[in-house]
Amino acid sequence: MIQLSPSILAADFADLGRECRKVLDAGADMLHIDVMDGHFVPNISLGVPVLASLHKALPDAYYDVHLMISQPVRYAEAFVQAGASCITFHVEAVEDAAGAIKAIHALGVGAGVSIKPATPVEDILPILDQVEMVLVMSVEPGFGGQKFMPAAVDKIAALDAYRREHGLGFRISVDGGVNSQTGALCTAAGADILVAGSQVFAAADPAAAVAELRAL
Ligand SMILES: O=C(CO)[C@H](O)[C@H](O)COP(=O)(O)O
Repeated sequence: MIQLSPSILAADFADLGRECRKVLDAGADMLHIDVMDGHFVPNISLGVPVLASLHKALPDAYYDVHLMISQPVRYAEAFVQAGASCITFHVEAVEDAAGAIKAIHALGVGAGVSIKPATPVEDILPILDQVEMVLVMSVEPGFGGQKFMPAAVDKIAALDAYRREHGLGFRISVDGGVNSQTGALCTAAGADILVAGSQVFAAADPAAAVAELRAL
């Protein structure tokens, strides 16, 4: 079953609660919360108070929190207290990825690891038996609305082959430039979760955009 995680980066932040409710009502499975610190990536987005407010307004939603920050372990607990359902960190941001996963699990939530376009899948093979999710970046993290990088499809296929070969259960998510064409390539390669920002929130009819992606 393909799941859809709309990225709130492309939402109207002045109307965030209503925008999120709309995509959830339209069938989105979760909300992708893009956290950027202006250090790990060259942009600043939102932080703990925004998630806490969203969680208060929409307590039953699943919050898929993507930390594009330099010190993910330091801030993971605050995001979990604010309502994060799972925490994804970047392998490029930590020295001890296994330690980061343990720290996230100790908070009682699922752990995901993300790789930038230049990071090979081989870099995360030793920790794939410890995570619930791998997030493949199909754009350089930092900004929404970029063009999908097709090399992500090969990474998804390699991860899918690896999990089958080793009997692992992590889910494969893909983030950046996902639309109905690029999303179809990703799901055919083995992706389970599509993260889409502009395609959903910038659409004239977000509900129709969710339905189109969910049907892939
Ligand atoms: O993590 C991100 C950027 O760093 C965003 O989630 C991603 O770019 C999604 O936006 P879009 O679908 O508009 O490309």
